[in-house]
Amino acid sequence: MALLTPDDLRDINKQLQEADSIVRRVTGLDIKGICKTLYGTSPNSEKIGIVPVTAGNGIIKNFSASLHAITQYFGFDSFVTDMSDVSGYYEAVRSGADIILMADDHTFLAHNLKNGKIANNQPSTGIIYAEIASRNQKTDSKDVLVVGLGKVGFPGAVHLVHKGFRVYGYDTDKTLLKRAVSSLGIIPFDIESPKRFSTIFEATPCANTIPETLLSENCVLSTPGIPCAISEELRLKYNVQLVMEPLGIGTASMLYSVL
Ligand SMILES: NC(=O)C1=CN([C@@H]2O[C@H](COP(=O)(O)OP(=O)(O)OC[C@H]3O[C@@H](n4cnc5c(N)ncnc54)[C@H](O)[C@@H]3O)[C@@H](O)[C@H]2O)C=CC1
Ligand SMILES: N[C@@H](CCCCNC(=O)[C@H]1CCC=N1)C(=O)O
Ligand SMILES: [Mg+2]
Repeated sequence: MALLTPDDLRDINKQLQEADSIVRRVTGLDIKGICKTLYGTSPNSEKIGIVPVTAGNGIIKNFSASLHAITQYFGFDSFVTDMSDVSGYYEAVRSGADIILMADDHTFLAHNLKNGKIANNQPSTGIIYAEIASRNQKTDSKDVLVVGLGKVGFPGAVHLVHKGFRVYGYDTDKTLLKRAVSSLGIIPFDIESPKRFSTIFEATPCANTIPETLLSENCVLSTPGIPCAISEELRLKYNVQLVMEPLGIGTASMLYSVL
């Protein structure tokens, strides 16, 4: 499980604002607008209880504080409990939380206590970054490259297939690539072949996973992956419209999916 570091979360408000303006430029909608069209839901003053969890590798410095900032950025009423774990959960419910946000090293969930809906950060993140990629206004091509078909990438690929895109998929793990080809009918992509894409969705924990041969001028790279899939040099050279943010976009997707 690739865990966030406190450094990934530095200046989370600035990172979120910058990502929001790129999402607006690429899709014509802001992150809230993407969530509304994706799930058909709107906030109705739900109260969010953020519960720190000490399991496994333990508390990640700034993780709860970042969720507090992110939930407020999207207009929710939210609080971080004083206690952690079970006591924190109890405190959140007793303090009137409608939605619980909490994460151990394997699962980051949003649970709406009022309607019973529950969301997992991995599929929620894949779906919203794929949706952003699918709304690339600068192209009318239906071709999209998906690199990384794991817990985040595979649900994103499913979403793109459902939206009628021609999905080219690649993963270094041949078993995962085969699973995606047989279950989704995506096109297995040879990363060495020089096909240029206007729209790329990447979800891997590795750097430099997108070779220069696949980039086109002004192409959209929508990626929750940490570290970034391309170098700063390549981003500038091709004016890549990079949609990348460490926690907030995926969290917004989780929240709107349980409203
Ligand atoms: N920004 C955000 O909001 C979030 C970011 N993440 C990040 O997204 C990334 C993916 O997370 P998961 O899907 O849970 O991981 P995962 O391990 O389930 O999937 C990653 C996939 O990438 C593949 N891969 C690794 N190197 C590759 C390469 N060079 N070329 C092609 N494929 C390659 C692996 O074989 C694997 O199938 C991680 O870096 C994680 O930290 C996860 C959740 C939210
Ligand atoms: N238990 C810790 C939080 C652990 C979160 C681990 N999960 C990740 O880092 C995922 C979430 C989005 C990207 N990676 C705490 O409560 O401080
Ligand atoms: Mg995110």
